[in-house]
Amino acid sequence: MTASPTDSAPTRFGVMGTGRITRRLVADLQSTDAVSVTAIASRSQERADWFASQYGIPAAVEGYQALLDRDDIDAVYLSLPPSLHADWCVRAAEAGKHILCEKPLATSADQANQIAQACQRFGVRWLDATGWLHHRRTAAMRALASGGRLGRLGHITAAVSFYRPFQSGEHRLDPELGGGCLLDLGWYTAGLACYFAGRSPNRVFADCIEENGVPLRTNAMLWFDDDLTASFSCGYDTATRKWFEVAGSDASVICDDFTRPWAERPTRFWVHDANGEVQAHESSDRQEQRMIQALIGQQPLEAFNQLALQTQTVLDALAESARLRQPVPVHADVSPDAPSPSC
Ligand SMILES: NC(=O)C1=CN([C@@H]2O[C@H](COP(=O)(O)OP(=O)(O)OC[C@H]3O[C@@H](n4cnc5c(N)ncnc54)[C@H](OP(=O)(O)O)[C@@H]3O)[C@@H](O)[C@H]2O)C=CC1
Ligand SMILES: O=C1CO[C@H](CO)[C@@H](O)[C@@H]1O
Repeated sequence: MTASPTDSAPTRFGVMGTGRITRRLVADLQSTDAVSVTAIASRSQERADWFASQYGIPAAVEGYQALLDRDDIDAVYLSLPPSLHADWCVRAAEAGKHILCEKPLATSADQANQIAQACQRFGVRWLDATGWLHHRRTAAMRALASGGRLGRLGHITAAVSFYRPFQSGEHRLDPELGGGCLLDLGWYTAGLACYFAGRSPNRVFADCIEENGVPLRTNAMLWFDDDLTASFSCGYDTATRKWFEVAGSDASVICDDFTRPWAERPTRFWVHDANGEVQAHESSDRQEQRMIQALIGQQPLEAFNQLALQTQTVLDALAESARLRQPVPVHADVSPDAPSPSC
């Protein structure tokens, strides 16, 4: 196995894929303390060379396995289409590399569990690249929800959309590559509901409007025990939305940019109470750097890992519900006692 993340030596990352998000995350990796980006892999040597020259990465390799075979890589950042995540994460674990895998972690709960099991077997750390969970306002918002400020929690609602964020050969429109808004954006909204509920729903319903055989818009309903409910809408046919509300008997917490803060604005959220009083909170942070630090540090990642597995299970149930056009139970095999992410 390759070196463990330590406080003393920089963690050397290799990058798989040269797509849209790769550019941003490579910059985030390069601006995180104790991290270096050593190599980038593409299906094409020419593209790897181009990317390496643009981003000052020392090595460019053709093929993802060639990256995993290198001794100068401790960890990988994997930004491939969703249907390729499980296979390459398992191979990365077998090669002893720690893993930062883009969301959605996989395309099914079975695949997600295979990743978790391989990482456990080969003693590597892993995280899904769900940056918002690592922003410090996230923990602050949940502390309000779980600490009684909102009263008894009743309903969580969220909307995440981007208007046709498509390029040529777009994986989001290809069912074989794990396309569709349910996996891509439902990852955020279903994960948010589980995060604030602190548990899995018992039952879900989803309705999808499709294009090219993938969900273009999904509206969903989730039922938890104790009469807590959640609903969300996500899709590629409305303008950018990334908001949620957690509503309790006394007040609500509202955030209008939870997946990634709007650029060049204060990072905010609000508490609205029953008398129309509004408290605004501001807290800026660099969520991707904190996410990377969590992976390369020593802190337990179990809570993040459990939430990812739980989210994937809920997405399986939502997809089944959309297929059957009726509510379905959620077969959660994640321990209800699993800790919740708290950083
Ligand atoms: N965390 C976030 O904020 C965001 C996360 N994402 C996630 O990141 C992942 C990648 O998304 P994005 O960067 O938009 O995707 P892109 O389509 O832009 O890039 C995907 C890359 O994967 C590689 N690849 C390997 N096999 C295939 C294939 N069969 N078809 C297409 N590409 C392939 C390609 O790199 P090469 O040819 O060089 O090998 C390609 O550049 C997704 O899981 C997505 O959900 C996306 C946007 C934001
Ligand atoms: O996670 C994501 C956030 O923004 C994108 C829009 O560009 C999504 O489609 C994407 O996968």
